[in-house]
Amino acid sequence: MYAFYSLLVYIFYTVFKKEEDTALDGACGETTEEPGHVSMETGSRRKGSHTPKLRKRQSDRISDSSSSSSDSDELSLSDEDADVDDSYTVPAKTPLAAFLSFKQETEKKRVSSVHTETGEKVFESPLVAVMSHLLSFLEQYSHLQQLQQQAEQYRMQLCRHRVQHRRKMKALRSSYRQRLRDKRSVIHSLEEAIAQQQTPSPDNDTGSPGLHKLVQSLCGLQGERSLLRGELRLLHSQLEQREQDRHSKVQAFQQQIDELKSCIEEREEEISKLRIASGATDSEKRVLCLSAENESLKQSLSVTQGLLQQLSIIPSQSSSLLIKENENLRSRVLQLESTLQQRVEQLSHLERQSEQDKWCRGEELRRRDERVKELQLELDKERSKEPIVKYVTQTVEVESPSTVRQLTETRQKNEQLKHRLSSQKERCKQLEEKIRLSDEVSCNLQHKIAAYEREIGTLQAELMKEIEHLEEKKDEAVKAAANCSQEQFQSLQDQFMTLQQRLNALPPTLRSMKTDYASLRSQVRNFADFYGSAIKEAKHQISAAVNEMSEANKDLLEKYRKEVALRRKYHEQLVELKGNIRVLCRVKPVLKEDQHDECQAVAVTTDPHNESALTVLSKGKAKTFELDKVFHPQATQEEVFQEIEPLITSCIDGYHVCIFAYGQTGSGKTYTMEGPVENPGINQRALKHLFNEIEERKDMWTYTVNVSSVEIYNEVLRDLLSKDGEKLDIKINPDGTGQLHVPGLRIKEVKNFQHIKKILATARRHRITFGTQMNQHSSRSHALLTITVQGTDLATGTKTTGKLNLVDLAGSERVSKSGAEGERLKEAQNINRSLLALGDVIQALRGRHTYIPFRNSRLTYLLQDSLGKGNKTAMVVQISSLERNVEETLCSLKFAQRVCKVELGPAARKIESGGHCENYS
Ligand SMILES: Nc1ncnc2c1ncn2[C@@H]1O[C@H](COP(=O)(O)OP(=O)(O)OP(=O)(O)O)[C@@H](O)[C@H]1O
Repeated sequence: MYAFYSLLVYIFYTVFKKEEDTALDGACGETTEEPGHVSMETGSRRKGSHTPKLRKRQSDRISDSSSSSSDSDELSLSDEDADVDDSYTVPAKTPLAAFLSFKQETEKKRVSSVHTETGEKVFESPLVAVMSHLLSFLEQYSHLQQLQQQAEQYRMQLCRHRVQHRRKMKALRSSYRQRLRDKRSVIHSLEEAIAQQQTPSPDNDTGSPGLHKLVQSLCGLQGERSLLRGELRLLHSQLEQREQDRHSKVQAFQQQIDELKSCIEEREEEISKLRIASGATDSEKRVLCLSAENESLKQSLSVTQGLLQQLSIIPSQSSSLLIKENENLRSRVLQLESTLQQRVEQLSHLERQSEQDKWCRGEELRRRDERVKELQLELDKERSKEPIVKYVTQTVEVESPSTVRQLTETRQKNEQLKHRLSSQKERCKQLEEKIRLSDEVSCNLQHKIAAYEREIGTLQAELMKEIEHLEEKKDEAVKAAANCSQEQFQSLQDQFMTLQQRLNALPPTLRSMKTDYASLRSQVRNFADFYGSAIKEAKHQISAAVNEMSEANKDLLEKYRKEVALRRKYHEQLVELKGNIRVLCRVKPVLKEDQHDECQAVAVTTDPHNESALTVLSKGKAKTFELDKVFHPQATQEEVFQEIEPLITSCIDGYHVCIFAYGQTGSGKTYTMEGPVENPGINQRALKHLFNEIEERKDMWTYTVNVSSVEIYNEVLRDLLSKDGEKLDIKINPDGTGQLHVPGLRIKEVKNFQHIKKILATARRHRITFGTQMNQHSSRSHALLTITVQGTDLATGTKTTGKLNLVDLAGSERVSKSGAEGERLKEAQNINRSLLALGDVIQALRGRHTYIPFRNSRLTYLLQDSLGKGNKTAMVVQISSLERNVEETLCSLKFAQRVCKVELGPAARKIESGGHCENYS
């Protein structure tokens, strides 16, 4: 029996060991040994060899997991750990347990059969009790193993969760970092844009409120970002702290499990000792001991179970905590993401705003550009005035205030001199008047003397004849006396006496005549002396005055001359600045023939203090017109010419000049341009001035003056210097200069002023005029006198070509008013049409149109190269001051004002040097 139990115990140990190995291998891998296989090795040795191995494996796993947990960045889980099955299965009954239960059952049956056979009361055998104890112990042990496996699985799960959580955290962190980087780059670019916007520029001085807001929100965003970062760092540290706590707890549990295991091993050793040392008789005691120990083991097992349960709960709690934390973190991350999303939306909104701002600024900039362009244009205009301003400034700077003072003094002195000159002139005039009177007296006296002399001569002749006759008669009488009677002698004596008386009667007259003659002669002689002395005295006075002036005020005169020259220069520049188109207005005086008219009321008034304004009273309203110069009705031809003179000079310098008279029919255009023979107008005076200038420059320049004259009558061009009056045409010059040219037109070279007078007279003769209701000698055509002045600089050979067009336009008229019919009507219509074309050209020039309709009429076509840009133009608007012509006057003045606004730009000088023709401004 003992041998049987010993064998049983041995088998039990062997199988138990096998089971244990199988169970351990089942935890680590698959077992290859079959159940029931019995090894001959001793149980103690085997136990000692396998327990450290198990411990080592477990500690390795823990250390692996801890090492892996310590490495947060390089976190990874082995495949083996990752593939651990989560499902927990209750292990099947072990072969040892099956064997024991089988043996127990067999033993029970055997004992019951023995007792049934003997009839004794059935007692439970000790073997069965031991077996049942062993079975229960085995169950508990397997349960413990299951619990260990569970704990291991939980640990694995925990590791996996942790790894997954770290992976997620890592991914989140990297994505968050990426977003942060993106935002940072966006912020950086925005900051750059803001810095660019904030750079001091005249346009961005004030900055936009949108941009300011953008900057503020970006700052807020950056603050929030740093706050979020701080929070994230805090969370991270909390997580690490918890991880460390969990790790220390796991380690503590592991220690407890190890302690329990070592306890179990000790108990096993004791059981084996008991099994070996105790006999069958002590088995009961031993069983009791064992049961007591078993109880204690149970208690410890229950404690262990509790601990294990705790252990199983704690990981789950920690994992749930972690999950919660994870969720919290996730929600936090979501919150952060939503905040970021909001910020991104805000940013995009701000970006849109900034885009709008940019667009607005672009618009603003575009508007400013346009304004700058306009200003640039104005500036360009102003710059063209710069040289003069510079010159004036320089002059003023150089001459300084003292010079200005000197200048004012000079002016005053000049005024005094002028005054003295005028008084001298007055005196000269008086003297001249006296001389003229003396001349007249002497002339009369001479006439008288001559008459007396003639009378004396005839009387003397008569006397001589009478004396001769008497002498003859006397001789005859003497002869007769000698031959005739006394009576005859007496009668003859009587006759002689009467003759003697008559002869005696003659001397008083003769004597008075002689005395008269003598006194007259003496008077004449004396007058000549008086006259000579008076002239001498006057001359002496004048020369004394001139000497006095020249000696005392030589420098003043010099300055005066300089000032005059400067004024002329400024005047020229002023003319250029005014756009080289000047509008002058001449008011026709009310003539004697007009005074008989019923409607002789005057509607035009000039201002003596303002030379450029005049007022027209129409329908009870006064309208004031501002022009360059207004000549009052009493203005002389010379005064008008004085205004034109600088233009004539510039023609000699090589400019194209056009002077034309415009106005209502009968308003005085021909009077102003041609003028009567005794009081010539602009044409003659201009040519006289031209030749005077040429004469003055003859040492430095040679000039050739060519003249041509045409008229445009009913849109037909006629040569006024040709008797034939053949029709002419306007063509482009074939010389390639692009200039206009009239083939067949007579061009006469003029040598001196006398020559031109004849030419002008010829042209005047050939011009078509008719009497109309408005004008007795109305010019029915436009007359053009063209003077070309070609100059050559004797020193340099430079050539200039100036052109002067003097135009007397036909008068505009209201057909209804002028009562034109038939041929006159046609003329009037043609005149009005061509004047309209001139108006269109002026309008186009004023509006700076690219196309100027020069070709719309013969007049404008012919004037093309003198009316366009770079030329100098002066228009004399002739107006009538009478009330009945007020409408025509208003029309003419409105046209004049339009012309005033035309800008021809700076005039260009036509200079040819070295075979090249150039235009110089
Ligand atoms: N300023 C003036 N002083 C004196 N007489 C003048 C003046 N202006 C014009 N007249 C006289 O007025 C008359 C008409 O002048 P004129 O022929 O010059 O007019 P017009 O404008 O040329 O007319 P039309 O266009 O019909 O030819 C002439 O007899 C002229 O002598």
